[in-house]
Amino acid sequence: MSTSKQLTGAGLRGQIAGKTALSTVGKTGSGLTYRGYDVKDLAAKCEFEEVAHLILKGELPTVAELAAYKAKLKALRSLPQALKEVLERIPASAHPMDVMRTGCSMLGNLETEQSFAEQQDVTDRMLAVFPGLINYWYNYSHHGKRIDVETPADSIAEQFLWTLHDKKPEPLHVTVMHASLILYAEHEFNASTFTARVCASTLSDMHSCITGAIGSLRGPLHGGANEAAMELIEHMQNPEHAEETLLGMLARKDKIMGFGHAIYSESDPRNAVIKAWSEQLAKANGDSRLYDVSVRCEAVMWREKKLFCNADFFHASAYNYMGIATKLFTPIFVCSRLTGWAAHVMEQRADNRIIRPSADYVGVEPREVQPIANRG
Ligand SMILES: CC(=O)SCCNC(=O)CCNC(=O)[C@H](O)C(C)(C)COP(=O)(O)OP(=O)(O)OC[C@H]1O[C@@H](n2cnc3c(N)ncnc32)[C@H](O)[C@@H]1OP(=O)(O)O
Ligand SMILES: O=C([O-])CC(=O)C(=O)O
Repeated sequence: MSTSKQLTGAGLRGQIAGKTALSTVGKTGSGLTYRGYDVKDLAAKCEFEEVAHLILKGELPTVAELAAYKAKLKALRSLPQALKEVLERIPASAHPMDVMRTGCSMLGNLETEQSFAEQQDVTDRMLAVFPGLINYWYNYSHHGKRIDVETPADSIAEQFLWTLHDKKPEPLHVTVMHASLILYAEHEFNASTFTARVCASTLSDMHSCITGAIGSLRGPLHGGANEAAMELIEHMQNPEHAEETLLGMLARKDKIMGFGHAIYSESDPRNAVIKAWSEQLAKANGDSRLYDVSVRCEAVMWREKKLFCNADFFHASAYNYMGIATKLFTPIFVCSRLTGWAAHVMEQRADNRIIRPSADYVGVEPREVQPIANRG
């Protein structure tokens, strides 16, 4: 693989840990493809369900296949009563990614994958259920409201916004949400996907693989960066304040969330797409503060550190403009990346050997156990 970034050192960087036919990341320093299609092309021309079909089933759907797939997903939205009861017991103070993790695991208890022949169906069920699952908990714990998750929404993008606000969302917001879900859907051997593949390599069930992946995505060095970026920019009053804040943080050697990438060297191709949507949402809202401060952050980080925005940075302002609470940003990532995770689990299962690397031992030399009275 030819990238201009030095892929060596700790964190298994640059090690080939397996094969995939699902995506390429940073092959030319900045590109991203899903099964051969450029992510920018997909985000401009497709709905999320078309891309989910591509990733999970191998090809973009025909008109008839898309209609059938969307109808299937729509029919799978209901939440089992026992799952609702569990969600109602999780406090408002919980981290929504912990809610996703518990919700996914509980679903696995109620609707356990009995054999790998069920892998597409259990994945489709999770795709259909996850937006309603997190928003059922959110509305119940924060507003004391039991929402109806079986909405007339036409897509997963619309379902997320509909169940969040408990009403039909604006068409522009649904369009942006489709693009966002497409951008986040798949990314080769990133930390959460690798977690899912390690779990799959033990021949575990799909819900366990996805539950583990959710735990890995939660961290601020991975999916949690979009929330951390929002917490940063929300305090910036204008571009000058943004510049001053960032220069102070860089002087203190703070990490700036939403910048940099383990694989890309020049730019993250998803940034231009979500940045353009953020600008459009700012105009539609008649309030460009968050967009303007984000643009200044981008310029300062490039000028000072040659660090570029990753997919997460402009997602922060875009989601905020759509009225989405910051704590729900990373769960949206889950609703999308589930496609990539599940496809990787299927790929691992199809050509499996248990993943078990070795370690360099750096501990003490061999020694004898002393009787307890002689120690200390
Ligand atoms: C969807 C996603 O998961 S995208 C990633 C989301 N995560 C973030 O936005 C968190 C902020 N970014 C980071 O922490 C890192 O850039 C990561 C985790 C994404 C990649 O980590 P690495 O591969 O180790 O980064 P890389 O090798 O390019 O780092 C080079 C140097 O730049 C610094 N650097 C990298 N990113 C940042 C940043 N966002 N802010 C400040 N400094 C940074 C590193 O500390 C490192 O400095 P050092 O050599 O003095 O230790
Ligand atoms: O690939 C990575 O390291 C992080 C990731 O998942 C992404 O950028 O979408």
